[in-house]
Amino acid sequence: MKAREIAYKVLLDIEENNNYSNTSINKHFKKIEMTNQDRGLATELIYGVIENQYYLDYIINKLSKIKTQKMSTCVKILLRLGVYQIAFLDSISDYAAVNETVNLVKKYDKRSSGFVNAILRNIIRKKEEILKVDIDDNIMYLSTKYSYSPWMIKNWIKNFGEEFTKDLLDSNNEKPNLYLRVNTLKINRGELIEKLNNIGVKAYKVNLIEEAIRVENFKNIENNELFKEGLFTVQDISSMLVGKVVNPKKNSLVLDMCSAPGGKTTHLATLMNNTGEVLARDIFEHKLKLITSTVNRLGLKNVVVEKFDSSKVDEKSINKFDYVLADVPCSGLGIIKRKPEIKYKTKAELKDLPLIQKTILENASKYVKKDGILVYSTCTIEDTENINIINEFIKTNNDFELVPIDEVNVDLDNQDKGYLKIYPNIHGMDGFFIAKLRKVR
Ligand SMILES: C[S@@+](CC[C@H](N)C(=O)[O-])C[C@H]1O[C@@H](n2cnc3c(N)ncnc32)[C@H](O)[C@@H]1O
Repeated sequence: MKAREIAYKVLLDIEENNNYSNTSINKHFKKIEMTNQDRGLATELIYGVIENQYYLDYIINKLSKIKTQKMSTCVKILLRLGVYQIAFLDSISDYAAVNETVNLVKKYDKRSSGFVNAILRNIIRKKEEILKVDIDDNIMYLSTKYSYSPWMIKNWIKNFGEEFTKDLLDSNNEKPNLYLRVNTLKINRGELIEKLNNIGVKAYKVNLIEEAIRVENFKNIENNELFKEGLFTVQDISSMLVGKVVNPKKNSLVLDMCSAPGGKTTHLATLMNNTGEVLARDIFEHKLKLITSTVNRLGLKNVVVEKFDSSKVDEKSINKFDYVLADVPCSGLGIIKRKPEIKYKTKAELKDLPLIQKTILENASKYVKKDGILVYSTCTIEDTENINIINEFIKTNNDFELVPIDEVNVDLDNQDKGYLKIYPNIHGMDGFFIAKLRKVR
């Protein structure tokens, strides 16, 4: 199967089953034999279409009497794929984009091929004019041009100003970097870089984090021998910062309240050099398997995995742990580059999150020993899920204090105050919030 057809199948799965792009890509790519070139193009098409969905629909609706909301899913997705190639991919000729799309329509919905052909040909006839966004209202203009729910743009302009918002939108459109965390139990960073170079993967040290490597052109990672040997795991540097901020001493007792798929759990367990114990909890049974599989692959012996709803109080865990991590469920507005579908979330979908976050943080605080450390983190840039939660927590819990973060140098404005606010456009990594508290009495 060729790249465009695979992209179509994945996009159909995402649209019909509400799956996340990365989950659906993994599921489909595992099943199908394909060349690295097809894999690359299919990935580009899938992410490109999701990232630009509002814009692509706006262009299609300029020309089509039947609006995208009324089209069959099949035709809508194939049109989006065709328009995306015409508007964004210089490496593909317009005619190839039209012909390949029409061939797929003939296969999946034969009677619509004339309709799709006419729309795509109309676009290429007056390309420059048709691909422009002609909307006067600034919010709607940005929402269409960059493809975001209008409320998000409005909210960011209110919180950060227009210049910052445009900068953030541009930054979210860039391709995300790919980072590996070295499994220091098995190999050191220099040796792993050499092994990666030997198999043709470009690999570079990341100054900020001693166990981090940035890689380029690394495809089909899960089938790679170095991966199977457990020499590394894939993790963004913002996420690695959380482990660094927790910074557990050897032989400690650590609780990770929301731990699947286990990126931070396995980092914490590695930082303790296979001593002590990390109790890794998550509410979803099926996600626990992901943690166990990474724990085994990395050769960790100090992780216990347990299904538990962290919004409930566990009497047995009170005052028991040296370190507690609450990496709470959040809106994900800091990782849009990796999960572009987050751009289309409604305000209503996200409104209950601060309450869940507060509850999990309150519970987390109960499990920390005196002088123990509590770390709260999210992958969002919204103050309502971040610093506001921490400020409210401190007001009502005078046994906790924010402690200066000196394990990393990344947000010099805030880290002395005990938290990190990381923005993709400022720090060049996933947007995160990390706060570090100590139980002082
Ligand atoms: C941000 S993710 C955690 C990422 C993870 N710490 C890592 O580094 O790989 C949040 C996790 O919280 C879990 N979750 C949501 N509600 C929960 C609850 N009430 N109790 C425990 N886990 C929960 C989700 O299943 C999800 O895996």
